[in-house]
Amino acid sequence: MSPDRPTLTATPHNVGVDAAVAAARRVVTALLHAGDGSAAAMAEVASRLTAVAEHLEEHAPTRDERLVDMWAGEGVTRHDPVTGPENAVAPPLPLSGLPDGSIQGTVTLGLPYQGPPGCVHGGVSALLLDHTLGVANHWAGDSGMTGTLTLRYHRPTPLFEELTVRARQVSVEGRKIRTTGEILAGDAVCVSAEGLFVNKHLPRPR
Ligand SMILES: CCCCCCCCCCCC(=O)SCCNC(=O)CCNC(=O)[C@H](O)C(C)(C)COP(=O)(O)OP(=O)(O)OC[C@H]1O[C@@H](n2cnc3c(N)ncnc32)[C@H](O)[C@@H]1OP(=O)(O)O
Repeated sequence: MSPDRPTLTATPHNVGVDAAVAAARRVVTALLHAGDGSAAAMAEVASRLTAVAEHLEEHAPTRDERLVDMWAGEGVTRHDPVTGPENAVAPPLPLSGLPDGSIQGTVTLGLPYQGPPGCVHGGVSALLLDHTLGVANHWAGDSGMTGTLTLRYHRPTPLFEELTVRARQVSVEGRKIRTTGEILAGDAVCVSAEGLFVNKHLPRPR
């Protein structure tokens, strides 16, 4: 990739905070329906996890310092809730820019993202597409904030199967940016999105 093209997704490291976040994602998944159906000693688990949370909170920088840090270095790509290797809420979905100007990534979603039985929650699909359309704008060079995001849910989006999430910028007219994208399972489009973004950028915290 050309060195002047933007980084779309921070590279996860298997050490330090990234490794801890990967473990946290496993914990979130393992906790789902782990109560009555598990032989684990949940009181003991709760006590150990509370100790971990207290240790982290005790040693964390202030919220304001963290907000500033999130916009330095690799920027929000380490922290965003879709691709961020430091964000345990992110599935994560790594995104790559393609020579044709589009971007795409693959992800397999598990139990924490369930909506209908065995299927991805529609709001989770909206999150993935809002972000991916936004990053497609960044890749194309003109970006902004989501004004309107229109989704069509064509068929249920399966859990536990590799999904492709892709997007491309369609047009830029003044401050208005039109962008489209899809989530596919195999060749089948499960969700399609049309976004109207408005070129506006909030100031970074400093
Ligand atoms: C590597 C990774 C990097 C980083 C990549 C990160 C990717 C992250 C992607 C996540 C994206 C998000 O979730 S962003 C977060 C969600 N979005 C928001 O919170 C936005 C909240 N809304 C706003 O701040 C505002 O309403 C705006 C910015 C949308 C528009 O306000 P404005 O700036 O005052 O614009 P305004 O002058 O009124 O309008 C300009 C033109 O846009 C049209 N317009 C205005 N609002 C809308 C609208 N909602 N839907 C349609 N069209 C609209 C107007 O009719 C007008 O058209 P005309 O008269 O000129 O024809």
